Amino acid sequence: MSTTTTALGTPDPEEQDVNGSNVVPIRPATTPDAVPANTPATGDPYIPPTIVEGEEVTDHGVSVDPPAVAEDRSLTARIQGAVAGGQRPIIAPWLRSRDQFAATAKWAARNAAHTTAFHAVRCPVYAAKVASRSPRGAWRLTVATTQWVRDTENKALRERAATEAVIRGNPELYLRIKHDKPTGRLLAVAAASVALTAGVLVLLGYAPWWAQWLGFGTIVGLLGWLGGNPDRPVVGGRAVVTTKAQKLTSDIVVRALAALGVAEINKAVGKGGSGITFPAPISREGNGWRADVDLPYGVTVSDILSRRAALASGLRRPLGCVWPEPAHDQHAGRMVLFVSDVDMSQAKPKPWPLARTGAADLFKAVPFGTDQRGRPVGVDLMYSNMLIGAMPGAGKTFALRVLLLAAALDPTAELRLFELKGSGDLSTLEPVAYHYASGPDDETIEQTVVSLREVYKDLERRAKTISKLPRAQCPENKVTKELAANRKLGLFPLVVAIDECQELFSHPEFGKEAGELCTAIIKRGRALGVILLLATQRPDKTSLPTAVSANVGVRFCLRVMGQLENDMILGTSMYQNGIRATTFTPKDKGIGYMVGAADEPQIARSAYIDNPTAEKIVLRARALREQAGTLAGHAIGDVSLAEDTARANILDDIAGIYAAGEDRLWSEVVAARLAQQYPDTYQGATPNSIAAALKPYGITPRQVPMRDENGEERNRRGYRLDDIADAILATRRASTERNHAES
Ligand SMILES: Nc1ncnc2c1ncn2[C@@H]1O[C@H](COP(=O)(O)OP(=O)(O)OP(=O)(O)O)[C@@H](O)[C@H]1O
Repeated sequence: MSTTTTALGTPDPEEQDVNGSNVVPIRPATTPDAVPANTPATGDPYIPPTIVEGEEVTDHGVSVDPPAVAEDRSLTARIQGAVAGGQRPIIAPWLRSRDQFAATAKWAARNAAHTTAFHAVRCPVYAAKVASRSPRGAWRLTVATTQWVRDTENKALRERAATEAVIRGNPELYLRIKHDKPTGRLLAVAAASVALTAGVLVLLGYAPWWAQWLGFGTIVGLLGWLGGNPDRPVVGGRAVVTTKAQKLTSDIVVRALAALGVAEINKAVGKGGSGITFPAPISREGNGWRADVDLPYGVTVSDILSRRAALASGLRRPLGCVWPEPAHDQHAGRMVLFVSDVDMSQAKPKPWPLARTGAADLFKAVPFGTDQRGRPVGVDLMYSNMLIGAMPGAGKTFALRVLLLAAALDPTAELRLFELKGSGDLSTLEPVAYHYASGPDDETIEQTVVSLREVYKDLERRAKTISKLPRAQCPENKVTKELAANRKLGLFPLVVAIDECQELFSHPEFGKEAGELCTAIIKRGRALGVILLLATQRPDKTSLPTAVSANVGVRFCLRVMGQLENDMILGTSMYQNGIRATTFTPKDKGIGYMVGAADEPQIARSAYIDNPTAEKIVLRARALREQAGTLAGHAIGDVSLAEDTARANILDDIAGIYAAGEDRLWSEVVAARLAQQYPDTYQGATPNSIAAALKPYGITPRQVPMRDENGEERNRRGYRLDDIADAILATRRASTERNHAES
């Protein structure tokens, strides 16, 4: 394999040429002899790159290891070598991807536009410079014409010939030479002068003003050109020298790596070191530069990842532009360094592919966002679960909403959405949600637990359904697209999303149960078509059970403050391996590390979908569901989070437990009487569960004065019969209106 090697002789980077690319074109060296033997350059700060084929090189460019390739240079060995080393793509990657092609073309067009504008603005200066040189041009023209007319070039020759004619005694020749004057030239110049004067007069007398100016400009321009100085060109300044999109060169990369303070790199770039090699030329890719780097022996890409900020400093680029990553199919020391022109947080977000049209299929990866190179990032939600974590305001809810919008656009999927902050961040999805609750209160948390219990119970039913299916229909004992499509089987994708889940897991009453339910759902639900999406801003042990964080498949970590939170979300040792969401800054909204969606951790920026766009997407999703006949639950006005269908009639049930003459009851009495009267439905009911079930009807418990068993009047939370009756009437009215509207 051919390699390009660059080594620094001394640590003084200023002495290197950092503007020109130092990726030397790969040239073949058929035998080791073909390698030029550079002598050690003492005091020379930079040892020029040396190219060797299949050999190790020292900083002197001389092979020291046995020529491994020379031992077996058969075609097979070369092919094997090429396969192992990886072949450079025939067509550059940016030409194969539409997006990257567009980005590169855009960059080129922007560059051209910038250069044009740069020079256009300076046109008056250029014109003045040319005009100021025109007198000198006129003088030069006059001198040159006179010399040509007088044939001064040949004057000396003619005089010598005349002298020789006299010496030889040839008067005829002498006279011919003496009278042989280039009179034709004088006539030609006279004719040209007359024509020029006539042209100028015609121009001044008859031509429109613009032609006069054009003629004048042309004459001045030509004279200015003739009066020019090659050492001082008119167009002097370079249009594109800004550091903003500075060209990435091997020198710059090596200089930055050498400044990281990694001992092995220092050794490699120091005198006698093996240098840092570039297996492919640095190239333009999408909206930035890509450098493939072979780090020195013993240095891994993780070592560089953990020093991203220092690397950015060495490259003199903003942190959000510098993205080192491992080359997935290569050794641990092969790094792909992408240096984008624009900070990732400042780059114009790409539109979400499903924003305007299309449906989603949860059995395929759904579009989530883009990576640092602008390539699409998708997430496979089926057979997986996801944890999103970050500090407040980093973009968790937006990221969660992108996935939920995708799930909404799969009409077979059932959505159970709980947003425990109470800000209504997921309210745009209400029209397609089977269960929806929003709030920071106990009732919302209880509704979440009630829904999770239901999902947990459903796991058993799903498992039984799958186990009864013939092997041929379900060979891997898990839900498939075909099985999910058969509505009768009830194996449709079930998506449960809990935003700000720390409120749930740290709840004194329901936290423990919620943790157990979520752990079970994560472990067993995967194969059964149940997808749990959790988002939290407090990833610690009390707020996120370890069993939950340990079993989640896909993790997305936006900006966090410390190693603990980083590893709690992304997994143990991620921080140590250089996957550090702590390096994100407050302006890196929506940008995070994604682990588990692909083989290697990725940088991803979630698609930016604002509320009005989300509302339009939800309208489309609802229409898809109406067509498929899958609109159910909260989406069609069933606002109850009952554990079974009977509790949909909780208002009627409660109305039935008031004895004659009673107009109010305390909550615990209501719970006890319901459990007694309808044990199948209300077994284990508590004042909180009753409150949660009544909340969707707009009823909340309030202080009601009553006498206790000792006859003493007390104030406790409870319900007045009037409120229950009003709610029953309102529900019936709403139901009648809906029926009318539907018919
Ligand atoms: N992908 C994105 N691109 C650009 N801006 C984004 C992106 N995602 C989020 N933001 C911005 O970040 C802000 C905060 O996002 P979001 O509400 O999702 O944060 P959060 O982490 O859920 O905050 P909290 O924990 O307080 O709820 C949004 O108002 C939005 O303007």
